[in-house]
Amino acid sequence: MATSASQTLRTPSLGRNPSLSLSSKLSLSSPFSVSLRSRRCSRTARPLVVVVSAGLDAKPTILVSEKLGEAGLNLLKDFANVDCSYNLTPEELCTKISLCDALIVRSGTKVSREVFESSGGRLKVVGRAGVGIDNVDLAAATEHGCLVVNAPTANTVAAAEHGIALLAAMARNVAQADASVKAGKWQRNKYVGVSLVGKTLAVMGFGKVGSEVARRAKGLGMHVIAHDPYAPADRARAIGVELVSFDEAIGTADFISLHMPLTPATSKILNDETFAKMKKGVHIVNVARGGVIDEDALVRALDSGIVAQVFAISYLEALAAHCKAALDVFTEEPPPKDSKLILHERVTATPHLGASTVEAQEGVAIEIAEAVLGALKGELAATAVNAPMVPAEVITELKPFVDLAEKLGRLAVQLVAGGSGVKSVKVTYASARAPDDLDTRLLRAMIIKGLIEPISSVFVNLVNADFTAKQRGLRITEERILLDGSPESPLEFIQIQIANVESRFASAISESGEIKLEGRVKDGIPHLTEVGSFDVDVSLEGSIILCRQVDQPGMIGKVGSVLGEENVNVSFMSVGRIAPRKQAVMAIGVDDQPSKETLKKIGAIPAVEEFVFLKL
Ligand SMILES: NC(=O)c1ccc[n+]([C@@H]2O[C@H](COP(=O)([O-])OP(=O)(O)OC[C@H]3O[C@@H](n4cnc5c(N)ncnc54)[C@H](O)[C@@H]3O)[C@@H](O)[C@H]2O)c1
Ligand SMILES: O=C(O)[C@H](O)COP(=O)(O)O
Repeated sequence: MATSASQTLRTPSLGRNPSLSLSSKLSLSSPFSVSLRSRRCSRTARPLVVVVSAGLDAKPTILVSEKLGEAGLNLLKDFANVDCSYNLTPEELCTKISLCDALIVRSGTKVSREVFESSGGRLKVVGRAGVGIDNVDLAAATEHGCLVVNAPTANTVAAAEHGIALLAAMARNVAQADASVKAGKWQRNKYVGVSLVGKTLAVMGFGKVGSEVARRAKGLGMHVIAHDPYAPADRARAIGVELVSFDEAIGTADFISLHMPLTPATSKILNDETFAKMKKGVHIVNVARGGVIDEDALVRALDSGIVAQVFAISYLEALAAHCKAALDVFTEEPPPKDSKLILHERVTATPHLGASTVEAQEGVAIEIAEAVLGALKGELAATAVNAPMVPAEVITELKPFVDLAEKLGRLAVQLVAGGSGVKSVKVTYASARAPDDLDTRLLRAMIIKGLIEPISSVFVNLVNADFTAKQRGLRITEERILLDGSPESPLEFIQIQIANVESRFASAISESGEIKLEGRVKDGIPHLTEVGSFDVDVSLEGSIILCRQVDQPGMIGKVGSVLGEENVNVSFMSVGRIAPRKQAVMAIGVDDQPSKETLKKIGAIPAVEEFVFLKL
């Protein structure tokens, strides 16, 4: 803690600029509000998540690249220019995207790195009208500060129902028998099926769709087990499902239904090795993603052992020993026309229809429209895929601290002497809240934004803050100080320390050798309350002059009159000193940027030992 005492002086004669009300200030710099100002607003005015409109009459543009339900489209059209352009080639998408603020896709559009690069920074949100985001290059989105949101709930039931439809159709050869009848045949013996009742179904991936499939399969009298390394056992128990290991699931199941996302860990999770562990005659349903199965290995599994079985056992048993698959999804969509897998007689295939019910598509369209519009309005999306999901009440509570965090970051980096290179920043949060009751991700992102934006052309937001810091070799460590007392306010103060650097203002270096700033929120307004070892108190509303002098009468007046003569409006002044007549640091809040000449005059005042002008 600082050892100095401080005195704060509001300057009634010079006053605060009445045209800058608190609310207008907050709405400009708040990450959560719609900016109605120009897109080319100053750096401090850029919201953390996205910038919306280019003015009252300039709506954002949303490109919808695949068919979306009417209800969702209508919501979008109320707020934005909506360009529905389907079947774009990758090149056409890259060309169009530079004119769009948001893009809405289903699974048929590849949102590649090139798309983000081609957007020239304008694309702020990608909305995936559905669950799977494996067609969106998330790393590239994050690097470009583009938020990705999805619609994770509205098609769950549709996908589960399709899984059950495929399960039953495959067990009873519905598709093959239908084709045979239509071809004028009547093959009752060929299409003898297997029963579902009493059979074991392994649900692989016990999330939203998987658990709905499990519920329905139990209704059909199946014994359901599930494998999901991340699913809570009590949720499975509540449905009457036992969670088992991967090997037990695939080794004991008569039917296997896949419901995990496609990730590096699940890619080709069913392969030659795992097929070899399955029961003869296993039936596989895939309504998840084609890539979770090694499709060549599946063809081999479908073909394997069948002839020997036919001669060794009865005809009906041989039928039951046939491995079968019912697939809604494929590694390549649409699959090649000569695909051995599709053409296989024991494969039932549908063209990625899991989410395609009237009800699901209306629901998904509304869900994604609301998510994209919310994001465009600067709200934090509840279905964000590449940014922290922060509940609305937490955001409201943290708002002034978010502002404080960015401003402390901005001030701190400007105090670093050129060429020092900021590598290590320690942030300390002092709070009476229990650590798990204080979400600091927003604050950290804003500190990073404050630290990086003044010294680069990078646009930092909640999406890309951690990535940008890492990329620049900036290590942020966070520490909590647990205070006694009432946890009414989320935070008492935020402190930033930058180690191993020189400062343009030597007094900002603390006794332990780092640049140190501390800030608090007073009456909803961020204040700078400590610089180095000096206590100060200046509201962070305009810009700041920090000035070290030998404490003596008349200093405030001298500096104030230099600024007054140059028509620079002072909003706040505060002096922190070690002891009377010793060194003191004066913090002066100014509404306008002083000219070089004015700053020189301040530097020329006898007793002023050093000073620095810092922009907020
Ligand atoms: N065919 C379609 O039209 C259609 C429709 C909806 C969803 N889907 C796909 O279905 C899948 C599931 O969707 P959801 O809404 O249930 O998602 P979800 O996130 O609710 O569930 C996925 C589950 O998979 C689990 N999982 C992750 N890795 C796993 C692993 N290695 N082994 C086993 N489980 C693992 C997760 O823990 C999670 O519980 C997604 O791939 C989605 O894209 C397809
Ligand atoms: O992941 C999903 O939500 C489904 O695969 C649906 O995809 P679709 O929107 O392309 O039908």
